[in-house]
Amino acid sequence: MSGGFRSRSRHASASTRKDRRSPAERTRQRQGKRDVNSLGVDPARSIAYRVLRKVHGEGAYANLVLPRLLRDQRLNQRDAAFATEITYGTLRAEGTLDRIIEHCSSRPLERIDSGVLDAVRLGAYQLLYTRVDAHAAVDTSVTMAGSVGGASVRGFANAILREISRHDTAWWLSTLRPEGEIAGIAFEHSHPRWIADSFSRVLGLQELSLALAEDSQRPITHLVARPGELSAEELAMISGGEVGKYSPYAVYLPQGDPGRLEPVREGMAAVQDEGSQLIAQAVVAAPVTGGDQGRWLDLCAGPGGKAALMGALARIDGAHLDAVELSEHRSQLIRQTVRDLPVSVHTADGRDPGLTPGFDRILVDAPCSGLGALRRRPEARWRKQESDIEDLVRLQKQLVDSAAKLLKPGGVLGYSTCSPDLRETRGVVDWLLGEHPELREDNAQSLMPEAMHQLGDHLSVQMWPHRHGTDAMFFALLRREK
Ligand SMILES: C[S@@+](CC[C@H](N)C(=O)[O-])C[C@H]1O[C@@H](n2cnc3c(N)ncnc32)[C@H](O)[C@@H]1O
Repeated sequence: MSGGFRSRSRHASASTRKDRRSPAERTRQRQGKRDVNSLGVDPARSIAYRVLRKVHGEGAYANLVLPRLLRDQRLNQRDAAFATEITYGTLRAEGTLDRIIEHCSSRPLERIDSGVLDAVRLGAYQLLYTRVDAHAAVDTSVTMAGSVGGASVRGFANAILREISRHDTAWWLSTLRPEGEIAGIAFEHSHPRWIADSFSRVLGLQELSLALAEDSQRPITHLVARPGELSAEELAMISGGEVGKYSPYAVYLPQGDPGRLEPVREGMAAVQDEGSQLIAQAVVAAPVTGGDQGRWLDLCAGPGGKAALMGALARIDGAHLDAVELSEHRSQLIRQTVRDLPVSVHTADGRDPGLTPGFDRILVDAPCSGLGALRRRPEARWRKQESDIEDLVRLQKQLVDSAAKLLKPGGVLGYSTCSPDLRETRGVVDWLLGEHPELREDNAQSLMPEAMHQLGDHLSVQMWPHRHGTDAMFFALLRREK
């Protein structure tokens, strides 16, 4: 968690505090009085609170709601940054904040009105993870709690936040740290225990903290320069970004809105994680025994990121890509993305897509838990349920089984997930190898750039944000021998 906004004192004692608000803080509070939508507080906190309510009350995604509200309210850059920090930070830290709030509360969490709880969470986050003046953090949250829950909850919210403000973050983390190493690390980095367990099964304990900490960092934007249209060097020059470390098509864009870049608006470039680029490229680069006849398939293609890169490479190689997607809406998104490319989009179930077998190359980028991209959605780690994994694994097995039947002898099948969970990764690959004796596993690591190290202990590839700067993508390559 970030701890930005250094101009404010961090853990000022609640009882002895004078008005130590920074000038920006005073301005923010003055503005609050003028804001029609506010809850009696400044616009930045008011917006943060409204996003939290939408996330918890309506199942909204913070990264979609917040930018809209910031635009509507026309916050200046500094206030927008503050609103973003406290919104995303509060959502990420939710499990740990809730444990601390519950410890300080006279009633269990389930008996606290959810609107009041969100106001208290925002205050607790500011107290524990930012340098915002403690007085301002407490008062604004108490005001918000009061405006949603009535005057009677003001004292309740105030008591909890005053109690939290009596100790610093390290004290709370060590005092309430649960027993057991993994549970402790999960608490410290604010992840559900089951996700920490899942990561530790792949990484071991040594790197677990690093991996979990990375989920709270905002990823820099990766762009892909579409092959045959634009080089990564040209895109870097136009965008002011930097050529990527691993993918020949990647550009890192540390800041700025990619949607405003001309190459992106014209479809010559797009936003795409570098790990996804490497996977699409590896499926195309893998040698096909007996020669490639140019029949390629992407069996789970929506919204079309990998299909667009494979399609651009297909155009160069004189090949053709069939892109299958279950959802009609997502099929439309693929069609928009692959406009001029040799790609046919089919809205169909990949388990039985009705296509003639004999494909040279197939990618199954399966629907998965998404545990490898938690840094992209602040609330995601608390929303996902371990119980979802069983159904996902069943679907993943059905999809790779279908792909195996569509593959020609000598052809290659790439299987990828945006999850490092072993049940969704090695579990599915090992199951497939058991079901299909005609398949063998190729060395997928040899298809990755030489500079890319620490890809895991198997023939397959496991990327990690803290190691490679990509999402935690998994990729395995299978070949049909006969
Ligand atoms: C991980 S996403 C694929 C991302 C895509 N490859 C890209 O790079 O943009 C998985 C996709 O599979 C689709 N899907 C889910 N079940 C499917 C099925 N039975 N058949 C085909 N597609 C399916 C989902 O709608 C989703 O769009």
